[in-house]
Amino acid sequence: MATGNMTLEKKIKADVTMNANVGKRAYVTFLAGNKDYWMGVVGLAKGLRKVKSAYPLVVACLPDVPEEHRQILVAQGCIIREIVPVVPPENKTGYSMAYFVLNYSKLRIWEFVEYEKVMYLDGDIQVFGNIDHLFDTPSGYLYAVKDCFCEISWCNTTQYKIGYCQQSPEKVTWPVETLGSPPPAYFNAGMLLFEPNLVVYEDLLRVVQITTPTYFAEQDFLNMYFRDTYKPIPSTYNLVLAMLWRHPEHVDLNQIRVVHYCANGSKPWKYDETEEHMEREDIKMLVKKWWEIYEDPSLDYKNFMETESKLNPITTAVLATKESDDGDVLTSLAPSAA
Ligand SMILES: O=c1ccn([C@@H]2O[C@H](COP(=O)(O)OP(=O)(O)O)[C@@H](O)[C@H]2O)c(=O)[nH]1
Ligand SMILES: OC[C@H]1O[C@H](O[C@@H]2[C@@H](O)[C@H](O)[C@@H](O)[C@H](O)[C@@H]2O)[C@H](O)[C@@H](O)[C@H]1O
Ligand SMILES: [Mn+2]
Repeated sequence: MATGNMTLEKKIKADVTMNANVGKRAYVTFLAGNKDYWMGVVGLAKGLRKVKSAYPLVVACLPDVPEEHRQILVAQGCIIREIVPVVPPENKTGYSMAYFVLNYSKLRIWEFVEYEKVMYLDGDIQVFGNIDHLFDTPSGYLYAVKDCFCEISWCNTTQYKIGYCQQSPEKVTWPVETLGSPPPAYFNAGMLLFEPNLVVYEDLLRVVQITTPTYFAEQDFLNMYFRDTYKPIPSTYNLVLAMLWRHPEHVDLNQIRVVHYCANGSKPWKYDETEEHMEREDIKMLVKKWWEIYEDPSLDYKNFMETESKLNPITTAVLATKESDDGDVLTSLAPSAA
């Protein structure tokens, strides 16, 4: 699907690629820097294997990811795809976290047109239940889970100041008479399901350079850009941990398939029990579940493939497409007596 303002070469690439990628799907995550997020990616790779995901995990790596970390990820069956950073205009007001500027580089994933559809997952996410079926949702939309506005990280926003959150709009009604219509549905950018597309990609890069950066960096930008094609999906597919204490009435751990360790202190590889809410039994259980997968040698790529290859290839193929029964994986997440 090429458009008038693309060079002939790009038109050919777009048309050829779009035809060659029919049906190709992948999970994609993002890795930057030399800190310990690579551990999150290893955990994610092993978690996806544990739930028999049928699609590969591609890691969009910035150039500053050390070779040692890349080798560890390749050994875990990941596909490394180096990307160039996306540098937004200068942010004069600052980000919620200074490092969020790195996250604009997620925009490069729209160039991954070797895949017809991708599911982006932050490196601090774990998949505890098979979610391959999400790839069968209708094309043409961006699917993501609604975020929560109740944490202190939102303190600079109108929503936070009046106590409004889209997760429970009945608790504090948006004052239409003074503030106009309520904000449109706003997604957390830690989990995104979409179709890469070169035309959209080129436009994203163009628009990001003429958009003033705001508090939640690329998350704000993507919400603005996709406001007309965003389709909310349940927290089942991206449990933002703050939901556990901000909107517990909307969380049933038996239904949760994807956990997003984005609360301060909750990253399992640097879990800090002294941070607020981190002493909760459900948080401790979720961190423990993450480590059980991370430390399970049977889920290491080499061991897993040896075991799988001993199975009849047809069985392996069936297992690869098997969606976990609702009753199996999910109850294992519910804390026994939390
Ligand atoms: O030093 C860093 C910071 C972030 N990330 C990647 O950027 C994502 C978004 O950052 P983070 O998850 O910390 O944001 P949060 O969801 O906690 O707001 C991470 O999950 C990683 O995939 C990274 O690789 N290195
Ligand atoms: O760069 C902006 C980031 O914005 C989001 O994180 C936020 C969001 O979840 C808030 O609701 C929380 O309060 C906050 O702590 C947390 O950092 C995405 O998870 C991350 O991938 C990335 O897009
Ligand atoms: Mn995250």
